[in-house]
Amino acid sequence: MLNGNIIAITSGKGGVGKSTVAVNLALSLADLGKKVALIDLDIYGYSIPKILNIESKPKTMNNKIIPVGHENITVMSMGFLLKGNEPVVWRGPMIGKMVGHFFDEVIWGKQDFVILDLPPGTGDMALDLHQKLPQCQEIIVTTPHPNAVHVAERTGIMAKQTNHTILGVIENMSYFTPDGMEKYFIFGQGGGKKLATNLGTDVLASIPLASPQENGEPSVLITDEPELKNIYQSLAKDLINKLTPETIQ
Ligand SMILES: Nc1ncnc2c1ncn2[C@@H]1O[C@H](COP(=O)(O)OP(=O)(O)OP(=O)(O)O)[C@@H](O)[C@H]1O
Repeated sequence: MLNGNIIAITSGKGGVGKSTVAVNLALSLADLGKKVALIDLDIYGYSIPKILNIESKPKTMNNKIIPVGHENITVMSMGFLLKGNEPVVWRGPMIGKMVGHFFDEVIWGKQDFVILDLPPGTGDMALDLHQKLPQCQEIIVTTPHPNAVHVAERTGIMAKQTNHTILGVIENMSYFTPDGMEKYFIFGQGGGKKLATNLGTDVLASIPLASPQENGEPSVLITDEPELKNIYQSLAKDLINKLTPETIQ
């Protein structure tokens, strides 16, 4: 059974950095000494094993699944249960069943925080989650781009309609600072703030666009970027302070 503060990382559109935020937040909370589980619920679009470069697979004990330990967090993903880069070709009800297994058939142990990486949007999974985990709280990730903000607002409205608390908004890809130069607001400015205001919540963090490394991939993990690490550490501290022991489920 899941326990601890359960926080779903959601977004309206895909590609805004939801999984990246989920991973970095989980690692940062763990760096602060918290016990953290990270569950990749993006069943069709799972990406956490790749982001964290995890090759190991979960083991089983007495018909229960033992999640994968990585650095100082515990991780579960659909990607662990498939060979290679197989697609998941299931209809909605099967997805609901799998999510149930992730919650009930995995030996989670005692956790302080459970970070859920949801698929983007307001589909079956989001609805399922509202029913299965009414105590779950949400963080909505958007870029500052007006289209991303517009779609993210619907995710927030759904959270409210189903009585999930919105902890706040994270604006990802907020700006880019070329070496020694000023900030450029590539996707516009103020999108995260607008979303937060419309939903009656706050912007918890604004995260810059990372520069590409030599291999062309942006360096998006706190383990590689000190500036990013500072931003996420302060976000993790704020969340720990906000979610006082009284609210720990
Ligand atoms: N701040 C950032 N700077 C640069 N690149 C980023 C940043 N955040 C995320 N990315 C990159 O953007 C891409 C999409 O990120 P990610 O997979 O986290 O998005 P997502 O919202 O979870 O997408 P989906 O829901 O479609 O899986 C990845 O290649 C990731 O490395």
